[in-house]
Amino acid sequence: MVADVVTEFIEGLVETYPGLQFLDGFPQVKVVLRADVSSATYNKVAVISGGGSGHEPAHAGFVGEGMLTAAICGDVFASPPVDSILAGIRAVTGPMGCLLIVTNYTGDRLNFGLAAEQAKSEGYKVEIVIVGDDCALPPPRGIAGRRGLAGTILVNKIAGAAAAAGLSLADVAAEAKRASEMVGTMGVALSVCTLPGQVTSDRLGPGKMELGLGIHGEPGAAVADLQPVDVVVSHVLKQILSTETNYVPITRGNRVVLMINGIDRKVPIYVQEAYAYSVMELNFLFFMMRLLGATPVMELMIAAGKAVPNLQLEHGLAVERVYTGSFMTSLDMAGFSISIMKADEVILKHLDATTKAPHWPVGVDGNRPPAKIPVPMPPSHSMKSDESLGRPLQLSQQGHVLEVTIEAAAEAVVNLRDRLNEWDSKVGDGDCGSTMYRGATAILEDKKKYYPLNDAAETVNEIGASIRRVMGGTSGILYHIFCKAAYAKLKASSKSGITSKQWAEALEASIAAVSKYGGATAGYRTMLDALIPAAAVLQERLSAGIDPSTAFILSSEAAIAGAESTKHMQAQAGRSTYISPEILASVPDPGAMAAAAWYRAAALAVKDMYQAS
Ligand SMILES: Nc1ncnc2c1ncn2[C@@H]1O[C@H](COP(=O)(O)OP(=O)(O)OP(=O)(O)O)[C@@H](O)[C@H]1O
Repeated sequence: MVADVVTEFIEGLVETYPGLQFLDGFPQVKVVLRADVSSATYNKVAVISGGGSGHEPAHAGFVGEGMLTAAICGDVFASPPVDSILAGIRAVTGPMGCLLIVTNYTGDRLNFGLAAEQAKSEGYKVEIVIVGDDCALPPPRGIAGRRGLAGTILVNKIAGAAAAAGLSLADVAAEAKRASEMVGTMGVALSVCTLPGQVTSDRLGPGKMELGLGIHGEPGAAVADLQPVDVVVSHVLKQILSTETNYVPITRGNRVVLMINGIDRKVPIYVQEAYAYSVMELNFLFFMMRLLGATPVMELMIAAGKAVPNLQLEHGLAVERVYTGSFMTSLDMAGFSISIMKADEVILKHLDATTKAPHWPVGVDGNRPPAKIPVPMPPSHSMKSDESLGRPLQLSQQGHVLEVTIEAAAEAVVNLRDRLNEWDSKVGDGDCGSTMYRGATAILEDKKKYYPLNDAAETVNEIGASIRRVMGGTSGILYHIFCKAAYAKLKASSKSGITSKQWAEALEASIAAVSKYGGATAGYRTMLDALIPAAAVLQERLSAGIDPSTAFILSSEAAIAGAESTKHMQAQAGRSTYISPEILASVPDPGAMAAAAWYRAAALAVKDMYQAS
């Protein structure tokens, strides 16, 4: 039921966090409070905030020791009624009094204001601080004033920490008021939010974003074409710090804290529109629209990563803390807001103070270095000295054959990238070609500098190293295992030259290792269905005394046939196991096709070389 969403949210919240409780009087009175606080015994200033629901985790998720003592929840986007606010005040306010922190909306101001007057007449000490941090609209704002946005959460934290430190009501209120005057916020939206049970507005068309939005679905200050994320972030920061509006008293050389607030809890996927833009540029569309598996946290972190250097370099500010996450949301509206607060030691101390409020971020406290310098990669113990690695000046005949073979095999994989991806998009996650391509291009590159081609065992080991470095994915680790096993086998052979029998044994050792670690064997619809028949034919033909390059060719034909036969196999390994038999029958296993392709190309290259000589 639409009417029950807030009640049900609160029920889930208090079930999740043992430190939270709700007031009896539910469902009319929707007050979340600290389970350990009672007005009869509470000896600190109570800090209460609240407002309409639909902005979760604000405000109920910020109730906890060190932050809010209680949160008063209205219905979705509707200010809570006076009686609920009063009930909350009476439940948690002891002799030290209470501070009400109110986001600046007419309804909230009136309801909280009236509740405060009533509470005072009942003998409670009450102060109110109104937060209006919106920087999107130019002054004057008439009697409505500036909207209260995510900056309120920072004010809540500062007031909560001041109260927890035992300050008087006047001092807690003064700190909260000062903080509210130091913070500015502006939001950007890509979609309009939907009220539960209502139809989504189509105000914002595709390819558009809204600048300077509110958090209740009201139109923003301007609609603009989508822009790359750094352009959007830069625009928003300029607007907040504008010397024309002069909304925040922040000037060059100041210290600030930054909040990147995710406005959305769930985001629509506009993949078709998204493809009209350049994905490679990591444009705004890409990061807001969940393409390529981006997640809300990923998007917000991307915005944070752009905002910090911009504040440092463009605005000359020292960024002391960065809070990135979902703090004050707006149902399903897609977007984010940026808040900047001028910071000093007192504000930082309060922001850093510990709290049990479940949605206040952990791990943000403490001084940040002005710039992050990456930790150097620790050297691997098995790393060889540079002299033992490297392309020899002169290639032996076998070194030359090896080079040409590696080149042919890698190029076959490069050429097959798109088809592999196409097959994998039907039976896997669509990246088999890209994964294999990464490995193949790294091999082609590394071969020029690092492969000691006259030493076949070490070269195979280096191929494994190239793969390990870049490939990833299931096939990456399996090919790394494949190379390691071949290396171990070949290393036991003579350095000067490897016989075809030794190559065949190395192939068998590799297959055994892949099978051992991956758990698959013949008929599982994997790369092994190309490699196992290939190895069998190679052994058989060599034992029959046939010329090695012909044996290799015949074996590669078995690889191709094996790979193609995977079309008729049920998958027993990898992602394909989740795919229906009808879809599986429409394409071969991409990993098997990739294995057959490089193997076949290698065989043809060897044959050409021996025919030519
Ligand atoms: N257990 C296994 N043993 C051998 N080969 C396997 C096994 N599981 C999967 N494969 C092969 O790996 C190929 C898929 O490789 P790919 O790198 O695309 O893996 P993935 O499942 O997409 O994994 P990731 O999500 O890690 O990228 C399959 O087509 C199959 O040939």
